[in-house]
Amino acid sequence: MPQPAAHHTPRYRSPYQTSSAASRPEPQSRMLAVASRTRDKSAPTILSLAMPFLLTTATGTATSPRPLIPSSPRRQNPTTPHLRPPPPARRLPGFPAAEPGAPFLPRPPRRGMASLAATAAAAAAAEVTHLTQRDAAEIDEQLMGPLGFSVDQLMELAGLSVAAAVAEVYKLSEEHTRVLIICGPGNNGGDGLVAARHLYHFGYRPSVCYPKRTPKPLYSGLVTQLESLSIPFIPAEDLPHDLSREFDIIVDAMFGFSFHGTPRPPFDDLIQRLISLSVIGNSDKKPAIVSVDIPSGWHVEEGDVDGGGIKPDMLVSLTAPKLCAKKFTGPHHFLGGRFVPPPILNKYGLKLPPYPGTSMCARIRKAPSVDISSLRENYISPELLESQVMPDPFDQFLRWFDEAVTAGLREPNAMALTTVNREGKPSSRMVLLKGVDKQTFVWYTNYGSRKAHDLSENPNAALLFYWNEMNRQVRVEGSVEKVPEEESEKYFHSRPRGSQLGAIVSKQSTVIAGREVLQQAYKELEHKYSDGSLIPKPEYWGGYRLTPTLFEFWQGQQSRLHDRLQYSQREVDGNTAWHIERLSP
Ligand SMILES: NC(=O)C1=CN([C@@H]2O[C@H](COP(=O)(O)OP(=O)(O)OC[C@H]3O[C@@H](n4cnc5c(N)ncnc54)[C@H](OP(=O)(O)O)[C@@H]3O)[C@@H](O)[C@H]2O)[C@H](O)CC1
Ligand SMILES: [K+]
Repeated sequence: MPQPAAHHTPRYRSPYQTSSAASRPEPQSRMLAVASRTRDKSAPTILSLAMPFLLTTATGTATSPRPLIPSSPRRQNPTTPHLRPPPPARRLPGFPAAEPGAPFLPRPPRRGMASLAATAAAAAAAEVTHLTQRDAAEIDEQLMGPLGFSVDQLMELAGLSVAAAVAEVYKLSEEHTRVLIICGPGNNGGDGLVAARHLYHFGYRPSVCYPKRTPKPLYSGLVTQLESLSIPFIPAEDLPHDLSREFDIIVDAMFGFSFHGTPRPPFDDLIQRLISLSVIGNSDKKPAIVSVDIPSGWHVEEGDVDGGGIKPDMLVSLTAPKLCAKKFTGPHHFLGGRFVPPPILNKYGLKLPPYPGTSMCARIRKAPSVDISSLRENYISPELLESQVMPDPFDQFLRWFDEAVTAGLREPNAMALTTVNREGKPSSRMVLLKGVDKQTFVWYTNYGSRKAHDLSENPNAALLFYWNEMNRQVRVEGSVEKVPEEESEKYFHSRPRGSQLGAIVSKQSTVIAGREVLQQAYKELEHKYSDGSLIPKPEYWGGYRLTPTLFEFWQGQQSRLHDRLQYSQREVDGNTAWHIERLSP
């Protein structure tokens, strides 16, 4: 394989290149899936998140630090507009005034709180409001009457929520690509048409079955939009005999809250086909069934009355769950339709889970526990080719980092730092990268912490960035030294005052009697510096910088054929140069 041209950097002699440093173990970190173990399948290992694990080993030689000119750290603005509390709602005729303490206004969670929001949603599940059929219809009328919405707008947002929830649970992969959307004659069907369009743009391959078309411009427009994307429309009678073979996901958008009686043709048959799909043992691989607002055929308030109805894997309730949703026992219950204004929340006393961040959907019930050994993503990513990467690994890192920021990843600067002590015992923890320039990676910490102890005994360390949403991982290995005192001083005073006080309060990694110890000390300091005077940086707090000798850029690919490009240092004509090699996945 032709090797890319080596990139030359000036030679630098390390003060750590001593024989003792050279013999110290050097940590390496990489993400591994936890190996499947022999265990009782009926009692699976429980984990509520797809959790990456770090495996650290100790090997190796010494490394060479370079002088640091850190760039200004990328700071997250803690006061982004969506964090502000919503302004008080204007009072509209026929609606009560917004009460200051109105329960469960869907306030946006603070930044960095997405996972907490999920937990809050779970806690709130028991208290979520369920609407009667009449209230659901009435709310719809009010939204489209005095509250100024059009049906097109609400349908667009509803359909987007459905597509977002589908993409969140059934992440785009080889196993989850082909979606059949079955649309009914009313607005529930319209939500399905909108969801089909968004799913197409998310990268899925939707097909639509829309047997009773509504001759209104809104619907014919949605159909035209789908036709322009060459999304196939399949007549009900032409649907493949075995839906399991042809589709990974089926979206049931047949009936919503206006359903009554028993289903009439052709929907009776279509519902029956979905019911037979749910029968256990019917097929090795069954498509996931996602119901929009109501599982079609269920009584809007009583649910699956005789127990013979469809059993969706996922329900996306719109505006608020309807009473029938209390009977939904599938693993994924979401709320969508992020458009409900305070007048409606107050008038109906709606208790709803908050939407995390900018998401269009919120989980209502806790995510199901996961069998760790079954966690397996089949990654679909652009290829990472030698001819496309930057010759300098710092440039390549900054390029990926910018892409992670642009993609809206939460804390892309979070990295696992692995250190190894004198005895060769490794330890890992997450820290936040605070600066990166052409030569070093910088972070700040307590010089009394375990990592600091390890580093005082052994300067070799490994950093690991894992950007799950982008199927990317970056490993960096090298040697660590403290940043100059004045740099730590400068950074310390750039932090929020609360963080400065926190740094003084915490004697990191020491055993304490309880949380109150910290709170008490914090309170006292808060009082002491309440006049706004300068908070002195404690001498046991400061920065470290790692000078890399090795980078590895990992891009997940289909069938485990991942891309791994390693940059290591070589001597070329008396200069140190970065050498790029492809590693087998
Ligand atoms: N505010 C919101 O929450 C929004 C929700 N949206 C979605 O809209 C639906 C409700 O839409 P609606 O048009 O009122 O009703 P449906 O989609 O449920 O269906 C009505 C049509 O279905 C026919 N129908 C009713 N029962 C049967 C049956 N047993 N067999 C066959 N057909 C049936 C009905 O015909 P009728 O002749 O009986 O009147 C209608 O043609 C809601 O659930 C959400 O999904 C909006 O998109 C956004 C705002
Ligand atoms: K439905």
